[in-house]
Amino acid sequence: MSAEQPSLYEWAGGHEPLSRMINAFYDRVEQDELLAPFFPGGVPVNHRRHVGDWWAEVFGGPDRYTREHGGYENMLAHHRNLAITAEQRLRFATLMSLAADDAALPDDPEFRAALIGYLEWGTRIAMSNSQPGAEPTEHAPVPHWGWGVAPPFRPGG
Ligand code: HEM
Repeated sequence: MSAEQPSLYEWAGGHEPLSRMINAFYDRVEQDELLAPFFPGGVPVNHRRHVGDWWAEVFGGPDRYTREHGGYENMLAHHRNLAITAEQRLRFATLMSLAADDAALPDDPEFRAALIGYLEWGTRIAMSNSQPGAEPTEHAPVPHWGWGVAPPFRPGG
């Protein structure tokens, strides 16, 4: 962990806790009447792994999604024409927030504010890009998310 400010990935505890959150999230999705229809037959292990790699990279971990899974362009291609509704977006964000608790991710307000900030941002972009006729940014790096306005609370630090 860097002496100055840890990445969100480091603060979360690395890849394993983030994978736990993603798995808990998709377990909930499979039971959800608004989101399960996106994944007929359930959410495959590979999809769970890829999305876990995406979150890890966004939070400052290894750049595996860029190197092995096609980067931003592949993520964008998966969302095109899904026609995500506002209600589905909110449910997605709500289930991920619950999944962060399921997975016992750090629950300090600063970390959770950063996580929810990314979730709100990402789901709104995904919804917009998923509309038929949308003209999203075609090429971009995988985003990197940080602590935002609230740096990590470290007593005495
Ligand atoms: C923070 C917001 C989001 C992130 C980070 C995210 C991330 C991703 C990534 C990385 C993939 C591609 C996985 C792969 O490479 O195999 C993907 C696919 C997918 N996403 Fe999202 N997503 C977000 C929001 C949403 C929302 C709001 C919905 C729907 C309500 C959604 C539905 C889907 C579906 C259905 C696929 C799979 C499509 C297919 O297999 O053809 N995503 N997502």
